[in-house]
Amino acid sequence: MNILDKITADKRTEVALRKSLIPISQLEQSVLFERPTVSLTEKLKTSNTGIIAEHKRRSPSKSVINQNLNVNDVAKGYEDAGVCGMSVLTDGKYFGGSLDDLLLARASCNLPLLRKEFIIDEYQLLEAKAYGADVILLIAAILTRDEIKQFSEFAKSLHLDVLLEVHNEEELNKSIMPSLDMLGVNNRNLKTFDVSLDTSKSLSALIPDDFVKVSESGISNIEAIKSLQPFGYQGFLIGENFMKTDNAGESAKIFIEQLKK
Ligand SMILES: O=P(O)(O)OC[C@@H](O)[C@@H](O)c1c[nH]c2ccccc12
Repeated sequence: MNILDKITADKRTEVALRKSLIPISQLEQSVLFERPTVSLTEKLKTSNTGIIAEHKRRSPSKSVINQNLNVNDVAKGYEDAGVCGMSVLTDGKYFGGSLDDLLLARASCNLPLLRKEFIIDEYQLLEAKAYGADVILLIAAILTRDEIKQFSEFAKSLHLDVLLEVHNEEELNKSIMPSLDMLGVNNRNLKTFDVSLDTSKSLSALIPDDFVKVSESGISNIEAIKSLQPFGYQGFLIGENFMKTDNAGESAKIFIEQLKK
């Protein structure tokens, strides 16, 4: 079993337990359920930097990245730095995150927030909304076309933006549909952890222009962004490069200042 299958199998067990613990009616009572969401897609369209900065403590590929930062400070720091949006890993077992991280980020900033999660059930979209997200991630590698359609349409009904993530042509062809807002190309293969920006470059021409293109993972310098922009990318998802430092917000700030020059 590859790691992605393992994560997905564990996620099914986890979601079944969560459902038994907190009924949907309770999620819908969250005050955040009434909150007007902010569109990351629209922000990226008009931004000249396009940085989406991530909160990530650890990952299966790198184990520990940074366990010492506090999510409130990171969210405020990213907002001060002028990022377009923040991604918050909510998976506990493999990434050391939680829905409480999302809630604390929501309490600390007004940025559009992406719930970075392995979504396999509509229930997780209601959780995303109840804990303050504006955007959800759907990973083509773990979903059928019918599931992508069902989950993205349900997300839209909750006024959440949808970022669909692909890693190859087959996943892309399976996924294109009008209920998606952004197409993300993950430069990291989630099955082998190999990283190459060429993945974004080679898939870009196959992504229809009606979607905002986002390049994800392995971006560690300004040159990488400059090399991706000519391929039509307007969003850049960066985690480790900021999170591995003592002050993620400050690192993002310096990065964005350099990018603007
Ligand atoms: O830390 P990096 O290499 O900058 O990557 C960030 C982000 O792209 C990565 O965390 C990610 C992209 N897609 C995912 C899906 C699940 C978990 C994590 C991810």
